Amino acid sequence: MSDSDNPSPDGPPAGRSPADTIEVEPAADPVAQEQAVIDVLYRRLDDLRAERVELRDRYISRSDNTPGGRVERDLAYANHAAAVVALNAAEDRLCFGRIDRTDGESMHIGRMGIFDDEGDHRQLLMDWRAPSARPFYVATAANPLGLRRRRYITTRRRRVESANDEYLDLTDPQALAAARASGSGPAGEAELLAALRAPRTGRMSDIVATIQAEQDRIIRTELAGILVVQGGPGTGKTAVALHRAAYLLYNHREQLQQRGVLIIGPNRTFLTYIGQVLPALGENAVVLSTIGDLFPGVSAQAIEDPDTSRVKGRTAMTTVIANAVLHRQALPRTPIAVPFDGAPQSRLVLDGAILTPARDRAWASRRPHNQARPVFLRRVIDGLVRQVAARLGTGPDGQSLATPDDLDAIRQDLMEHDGLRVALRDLWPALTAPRLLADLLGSASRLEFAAESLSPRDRALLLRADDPAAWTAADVPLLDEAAELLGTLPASTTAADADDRYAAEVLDLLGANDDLDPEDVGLHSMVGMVNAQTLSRLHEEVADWTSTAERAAADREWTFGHVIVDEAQELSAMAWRMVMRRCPMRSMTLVGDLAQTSDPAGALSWSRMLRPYVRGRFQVEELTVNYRTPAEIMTVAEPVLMAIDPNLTAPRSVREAGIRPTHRRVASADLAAQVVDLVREEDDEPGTIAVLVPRARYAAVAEAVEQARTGAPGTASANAQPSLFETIDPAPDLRRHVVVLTVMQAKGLEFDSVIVADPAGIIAESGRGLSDLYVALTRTTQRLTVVHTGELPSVLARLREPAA
Ligand SMILES: Nc1ncnc2c1ncn2[C@@H]1O[C@H](COP(=O)(O)OP(=O)(O)OP(=O)(O)O)[C@@H](O)[C@H]1O
Repeated sequence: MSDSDNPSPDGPPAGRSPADTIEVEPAADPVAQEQAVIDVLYRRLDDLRAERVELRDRYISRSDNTPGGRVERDLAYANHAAAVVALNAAEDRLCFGRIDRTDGESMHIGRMGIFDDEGDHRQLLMDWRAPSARPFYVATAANPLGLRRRRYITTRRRRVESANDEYLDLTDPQALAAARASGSGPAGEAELLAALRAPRTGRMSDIVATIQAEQDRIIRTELAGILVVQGGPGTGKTAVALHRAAYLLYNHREQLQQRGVLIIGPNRTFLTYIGQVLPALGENAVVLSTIGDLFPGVSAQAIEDPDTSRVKGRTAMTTVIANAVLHRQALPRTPIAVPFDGAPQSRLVLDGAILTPARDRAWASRRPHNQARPVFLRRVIDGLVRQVAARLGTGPDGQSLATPDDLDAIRQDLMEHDGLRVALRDLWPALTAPRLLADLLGSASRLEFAAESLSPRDRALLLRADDPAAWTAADVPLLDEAAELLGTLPASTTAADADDRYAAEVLDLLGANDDLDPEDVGLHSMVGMVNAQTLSRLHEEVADWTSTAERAAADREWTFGHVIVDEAQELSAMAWRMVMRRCPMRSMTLVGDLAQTSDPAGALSWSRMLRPYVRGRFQVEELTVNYRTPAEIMTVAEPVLMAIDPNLTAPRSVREAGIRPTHRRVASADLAAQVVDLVREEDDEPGTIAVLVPRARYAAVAEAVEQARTGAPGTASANAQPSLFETIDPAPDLRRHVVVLTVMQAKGLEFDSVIVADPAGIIAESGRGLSDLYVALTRTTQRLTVVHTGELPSVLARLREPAA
């Protein structure tokens, strides 16, 4: 090898051991050496991009203008455009490492695979996700996996800034000497610490260059099955989940590109925060969603009362929703008479003799409500045809005297009769899920029927007198449950006039065969989950030229190749039912921390939550190192964790910040002003500052901070206008230097400095207040200040202890 084993061109670095007897190869400057490689790689990247741009642009206008030609053009265009996006994404830190094997081979590791375009098309750069790149992340001196040396290359734009070596095969005398000479520490420690100490920007970045061995193992776990990643705050669960998505898309491209990967996060702010990681890794076949946005056409923005959330999250709601559907299929207590000239006594009578067998037949079809409706209607019409035909009398054999032509004519008259259509409209109404749920939550009597098994208090919590269609995230799994039982409406039917138009269409369809084998309609069976086979057949027919992500996001029945749930502890039992429907193959990665559960309907045990779906068949991996929160702050947070559950262990911080967390006691009325002072004191520090408050303090603190920062006059008490901050900002801009958030909003996020205002208020505000406080304390990468109005809560006593 021509490479040097001496990392410094200028002589031995500080800490070098005494002179060795073994001769070390003369030095070449590793930075210059790597710069030469990096130059070649970027030239190749530029060429590849230029080729793809040309191909893409060629397809903008090219088509033979036939439908097939247009589809071909759109596909080719999308393909080249995606390649350009991926090549652009590879620009930043294209190459970040190199491995030298004991057999003399060496390879550079980076964001994508790049091959020489000449000669034997040698591989110039290996994608970090390729199996052969794995030793870069996991080889150790104890288990070098065939590596002699690992080199960490840091670049800024296209310039190499450093190239640090770590020697692994210490049985090789020369490597041993070089290792001693370099004084190399644990794998990539300098690069890792530099990444962790860098000021935050309000957007998460990828960690491809510094993935740690315990994280790498999780990222590369096989696709099938459910993998639960449990880990305390800052252990890299989100980072691992996102890199796993990229890894799976790379290694199972065909399967996952078609079906897509769904990533569920706790709120939209969090999704914005993580939103650029996957594109930066060159991956786009991913749908990011909250639970509240997972039902197409509904955007759940209203805030739910925690007690109501708890009720809505319980599986008892499946019965409530099923009962609500049954309620809409209930038959009238007294017969309905519809004036109709040709009938006996000039009226049709819709009574039990006609309606009960019709309903039984519809139920026996085992179709979802909307698909069972034509079955019901057809039987009703059959009964009415017989009722009208009775007027024509019976022969001596007791048989009707009506001829087939008579019967057809009667049927036709019935189908065209407006009065009958109106009467039938409400008997087994065509329903959308939002209609069903809004009607249910808005009516005490409907709830009385459907939620009979709940306590009167829980029923009262469900009743929403104001706007029943102001959806909350807790409603969305209920909508999904309802949609399963209702089935779809015909495509031409809009929600507004669903009843009228559908009734007319159904009457047109009366001749159609309604005796389908129940197996064929298993897709929406009243009980059980989506039938994956049926769905995949359905999906194959879907035109292929829109992106997977777009199609998947718009289709409630879409099933994904893999589903990742972040902050998975927050999902209720009902939410899990919805998520499981999206992934019948049960290929999932669930990351979370049971100690951070805030949602009153959230999980306290992974096995209890998953047992209904996979029994014991899921794998749990644990992450134990906290990359975010400095040791000084974890010392303060630890008693809070102990108070949540003494059996839990806090993750071990990878570093100290060298800054002591502090606290300040203030008068309650001064809290907002004091927070403003604190923010001012830190204003010149780089990075981001977050003020985390209980909901009740949000308006006052957010307004005071905004006023201090912009100089704009407050809008609250001064001029008696309602405050701008009365409602919590649903889309705070995390790229601002200072941001005020509730703890719920701060889930999963991090900041250089965190000011926790009114910790006692945070504890008192929810049944899981200690978990919320634990979340709040662990959001910082550098500094923590706690501002309290009364005594410091006892769980924070360590803030009072003098510096060790
Ligand atoms: N291997 C790594 N290299 C560099 N940075 C890392 C690494 N692992 C984690 N980090 C950083 O540590 C921080 C915490 O990671 P992440 O947000 O994924 O943790 P988490 O376990 O999801 O935390 P929480 O549960 O508190 O939300 C992030 O800034 C992430 O980029």
